[in-house]
Amino acid sequence: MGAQSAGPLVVGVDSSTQSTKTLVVDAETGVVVARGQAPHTVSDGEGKESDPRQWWRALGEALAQCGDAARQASAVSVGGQQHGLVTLDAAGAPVRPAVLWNDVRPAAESERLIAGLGGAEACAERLGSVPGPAFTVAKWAWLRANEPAAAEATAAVRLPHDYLTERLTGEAVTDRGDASGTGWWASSTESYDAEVLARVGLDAGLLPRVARPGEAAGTVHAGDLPLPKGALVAAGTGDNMAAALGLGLRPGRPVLSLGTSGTVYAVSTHRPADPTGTVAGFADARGDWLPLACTLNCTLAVDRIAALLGRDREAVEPGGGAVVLPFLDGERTPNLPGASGLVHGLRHDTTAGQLLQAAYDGAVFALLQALDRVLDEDAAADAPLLLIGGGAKGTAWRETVRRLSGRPVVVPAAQELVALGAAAQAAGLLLGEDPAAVARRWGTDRGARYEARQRDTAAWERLAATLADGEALLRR
Ligand SMILES: Nc1ncnc2c1ncn2[C@@H]1O[C@H](COP(=O)(O)OP(=O)(O)O)[C@@H](O)[C@H]1O
Ligand SMILES: O=C(CO)[C@@H](O)[C@H](O)COP(=O)(O)O
Repeated sequence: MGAQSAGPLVVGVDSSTQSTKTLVVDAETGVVVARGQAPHTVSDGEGKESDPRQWWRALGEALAQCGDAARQASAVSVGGQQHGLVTLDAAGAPVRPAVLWNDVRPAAESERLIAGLGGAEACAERLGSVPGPAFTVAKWAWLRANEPAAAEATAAVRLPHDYLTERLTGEAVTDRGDASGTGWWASSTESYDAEVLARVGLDAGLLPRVARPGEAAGTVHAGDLPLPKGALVAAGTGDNMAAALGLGLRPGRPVLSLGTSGTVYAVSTHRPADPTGTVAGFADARGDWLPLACTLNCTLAVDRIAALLGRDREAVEPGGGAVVLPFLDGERTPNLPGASGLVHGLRHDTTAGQLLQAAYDGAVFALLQALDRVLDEDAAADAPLLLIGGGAKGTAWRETVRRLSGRPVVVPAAQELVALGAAAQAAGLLLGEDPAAVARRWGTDRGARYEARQRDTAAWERLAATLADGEALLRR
């Protein structure tokens, strides 16, 4: 904190599942002059819900930690966890807690919707994605079926980042990146899909307008945050799209993000349409695409298994033949919403450290299995993986990715890439520049490079066989 700045200041916000992070950044140089972070809570049990009001409170707390720097900002932008269903009443207050991306309760509604739209292939061609339980459309259908009074009382439907942008500006605005994770925005037409909306009984009038890339959402009108009134507010975007901006990502460069969710993605110039549903055909926050696969069980699942074993998260040991599929919350990639964790291959001589390593392997395997589908002709086969998210700070995570991918890995020195990407979007708006070009000027993708290691094909094959043989259990 407290670094000198030369240019105007911008604020980038990352409102993710576990916390809100804010960065105040020099728009010219990319120097981070102040940072803040405040936690959120997510409900325990079958569902995953958060009260949107705590995101607003956390935003205020994180900005307050930035001190005077935030009060001097000329522009702001919000990146947020994707897909969450925020339902507001006529006064703009939440009707109920938001249903989050990792809530698998809408599995049956998702299946019905996909069938009604002509099956997975037709969905992928039309929408860009097969709308699994993560997608907002499935969550809305679940709400209507299970809490009709709450659906009836809803006067506005928002995504997490739109909710915050609207409280900042008073404007109901989203962007194509986050909209592409709803399931009611079709990538084939780049607009809301009237048939999908009709199928789930959602009035398009309840949705925000979709800003064009580079367009402003408005200006700060809220008086209860330490931000200057009148500062420009960019449209914001989903957290993965924001991280892509934050890295100044060029087409074909693969990213692996280890956070509450695990994600693998790359910017593409081709509109994705994966009929298997493994790859979501998201739009990016500019004019391109962001094919992406996402797992529900990443850092939290492995940390939970480390805690069960009574070990530090770095206390892994090599060897042994145990396999852990750490699907504690059900899983999205592979699509096994009802799954729980599965352990196979335990022997008398299996150590706790080997079991922990097997949990890392299982989490990384699920992501890497999807990587080949994510990458298209824009991608070089030996391109290094950019490793980001909280887990990228961990040696065990990094070494597992190297061992199972056989690819070089680059860990950018810049850590909060979602918030940096939001800051780049704000700077782009302020300076009239492409936000990805801003991030490249800031040099955000520079970091330590780890050369390719020989791929551990034996571990990979054990994992693949356990996943195939365990299918009946995992589908239960
Ligand atoms: N030094 C570290 N080593 C390994 N993992 C870490 C480290 N610091 C944080 N993490 C992991 O990062 C996760 C949070 O990642 P983050 O990307 O900030 O989450 P989110 O996806 O909610 O934004 C935590 O669950 C924790 O397991
Ligand atoms: O659902 C997805 C991507 O489709 C997740 O990546 C969410 O966007 C949550 O992100 P984090 O809180 O893990 O950053």
